[in-house]
Amino acid sequence: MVNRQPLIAGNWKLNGSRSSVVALAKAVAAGVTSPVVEVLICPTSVHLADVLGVVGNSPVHLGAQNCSDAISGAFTGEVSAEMLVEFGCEYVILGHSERRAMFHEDSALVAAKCLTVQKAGLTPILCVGETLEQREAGQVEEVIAGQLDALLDAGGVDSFRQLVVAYEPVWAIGTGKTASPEEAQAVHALIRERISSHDAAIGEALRVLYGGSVKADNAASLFSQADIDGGLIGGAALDAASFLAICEAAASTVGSSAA
Ligand SMILES: O=C[C@H](O)COP(=O)(O)O
Repeated sequence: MVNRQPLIAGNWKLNGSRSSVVALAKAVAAGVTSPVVEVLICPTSVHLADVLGVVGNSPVHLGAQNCSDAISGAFTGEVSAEMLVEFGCEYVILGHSERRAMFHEDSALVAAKCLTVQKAGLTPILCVGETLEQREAGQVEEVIAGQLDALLDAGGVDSFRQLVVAYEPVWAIGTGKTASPEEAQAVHALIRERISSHDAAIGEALRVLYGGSVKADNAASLFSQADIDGGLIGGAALDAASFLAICEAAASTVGSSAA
């Protein structure tokens, strides 16, 4: 059995000022003590340099929230993978439901972005998830499969080697409604099975995070599920104490998964 190191990723979304993100990054870096959990923070792109100055020599990893699928050229407003690497990023969140819904990113574009950032050495965090309407229509498996298959079609199963999947039910993001540990586990198992059906070793090693109203008080029950390998945290990542408590919850579940 592969030991998957838990990853707790804070998605700071469109929040903060230069001074507040530096303060938040300092508090997170000072509070990360356990080496068993990988901790990642993802500020806005304009805050990367300031945050890198804080976490550059700490165990905290740095990531971005989006990236262009283009390498360079006439793409006004875009940021490239190589630029993110220069600013210390190791990860980039791609295909978040907010980008799919508000910025019309489809699964083919998200897949292209994944392949582009991997070539630059970054690890994509590929977000997938269904809306409430899709869940109520019994389409969860079909929706998730379609989102994964776009990358399987574009890059093959090898594109899941250097990649993290984040399952974020859209109805649970920022709403206070969390999928129950059993509901989340069922979808995580589907995700792993889909990749494992192409390559068992890649599927077994793939880290699958849960996102959607994760808080300090529900984190341990989610992370103790067999196929939940950490979390993509939104609102609670903006408060250092809450985020660190979620990291501690992940550390407490290492070695005690329901597998
Ligand atoms: O990327 C993070 C997710 O959208 C979850 O956000 P949330 O924890 O505020 O629900």
